Amino acid sequence: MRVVAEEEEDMLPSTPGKVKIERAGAMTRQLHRCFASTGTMFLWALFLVAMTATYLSFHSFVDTSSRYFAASWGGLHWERQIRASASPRRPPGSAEGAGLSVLVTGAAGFVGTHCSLALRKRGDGVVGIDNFNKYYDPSLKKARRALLASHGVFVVEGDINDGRLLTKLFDVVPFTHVLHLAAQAGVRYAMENPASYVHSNIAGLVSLLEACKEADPQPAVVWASSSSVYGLNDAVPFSEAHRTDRPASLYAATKKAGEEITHTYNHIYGLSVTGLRFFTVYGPWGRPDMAYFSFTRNILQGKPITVYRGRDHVDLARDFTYIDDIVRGCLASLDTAGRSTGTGGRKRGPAPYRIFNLGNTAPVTVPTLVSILERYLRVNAKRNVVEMPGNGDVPFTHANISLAREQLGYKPTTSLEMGLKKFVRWYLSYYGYNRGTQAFNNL
Ligand SMILES: O=C(O)[C@H]1O[C@H](OP(=O)(O)OP(=O)(O)OC[C@H]2O[C@@H](n3ccc(=O)[nH]c3=O)[C@H](O)[C@@H]2O)[C@H](O)[C@@H](O)[C@H]1O
Repeated sequence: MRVVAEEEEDMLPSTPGKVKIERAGAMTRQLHRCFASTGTMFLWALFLVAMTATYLSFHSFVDTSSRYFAASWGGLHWERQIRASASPRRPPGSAEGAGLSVLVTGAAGFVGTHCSLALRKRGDGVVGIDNFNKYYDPSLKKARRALLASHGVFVVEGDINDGRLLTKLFDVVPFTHVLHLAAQAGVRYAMENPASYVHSNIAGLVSLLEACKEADPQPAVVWASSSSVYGLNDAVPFSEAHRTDRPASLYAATKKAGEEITHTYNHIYGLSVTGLRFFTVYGPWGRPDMAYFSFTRNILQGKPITVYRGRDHVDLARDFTYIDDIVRGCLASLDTAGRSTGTGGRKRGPAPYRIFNLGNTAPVTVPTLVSILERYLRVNAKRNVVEMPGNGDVPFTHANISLAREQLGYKPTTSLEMGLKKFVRWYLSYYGYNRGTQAFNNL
């Protein structure tokens, strides 16, 4: 405090008469300084504006050119690949007609790969799109892409949220059908990463439907809903007429929302829509996050597996459905879809809106699934049985498939025993696990 007081005293003039003159002089000096500093500031400001402008234009140049160079799509060569892949190759005069030209979303996924191959094998044109996200091992997705490429199916690396890419694809090819399988799957992961479900299953779906509605001709859309929409429904077997307004997980809620969203596009724009409620699909090239797959891996590695159990010690059960049966259901849905009626985003008349269960109609408990795997793998599982946590799971699923049988000729033929045998054979050949070779030889 004392120091400040002494400094204040030093600033006071010694005689009062000098004050005005000295003040005037000081003011002039300050004015000079002020003008000088304003000039400098002005120069500095000019310099900064110039620097910012240079930076921004350079940045936008770098951004544009890096986007151009990094883009995984576009260009004449790319368009040629798309057209070749999309061209049907059915023999002329074939009983099945001229062939479809199908855009398969999620083509490097489990169901997407199998459906794309099946379509290609019967002579339809197929173009895939997949974002190769890291929800599970992307190397498996890349291996599936290589398999597709070896059969002449081209998969574009891109996201269904990219409207420009979708528009471009429809500009290049007048797809007759879209098989929409891209989604954020998995019931329990929805608690970890809810936003990814909204991104893919809601925003991505709308982005895709927007492109479909604008396309001329509009394609017919067949897409993957889920058995999980039945949620807390306890009337069995689950029929399409049952309640689906009580989902047990965010995953289920986004699939249910998808059914409502597709309905509006059918109603307003005349898009032909078929929603397929898949029941726990399994098989070769499957999804590593699913129980049958992760159980197999852990059993072979001698690691424990967690088996959930329902209330009152009741085992959980699923209507496990083998991939080949699902593929037949998907292809039959494409073949019977009926045309979209709109053009240029305008509806010309009513278009079909359908929903089907695609299940196996033979639920099996999770402990039984484990026992079958133990037998094929010739290794006893280290079972850790715990009460089902409140994570979105439902205690059981069981499909009524009368509607699909009647309208699609859908008839599942693969028991869980048979399907798991094929899965284990594939798993051991793909991963080449030594300890499993013994089991492989016994299949
Ligand atoms: O039909 C569908 O619509 C869904 O099917 C599939 O879901 P789910 O039927 O839940 O299959 P999945 O995870 O294999 O669990 C199977 C059973 O094992 C139990 N389970 C699971 C994991 C575990 O560690 N322990 C366990 O007991 C578990 O409690 C359950 O009882 C798809 O993943 C989903 O994307 C969606 O398509």
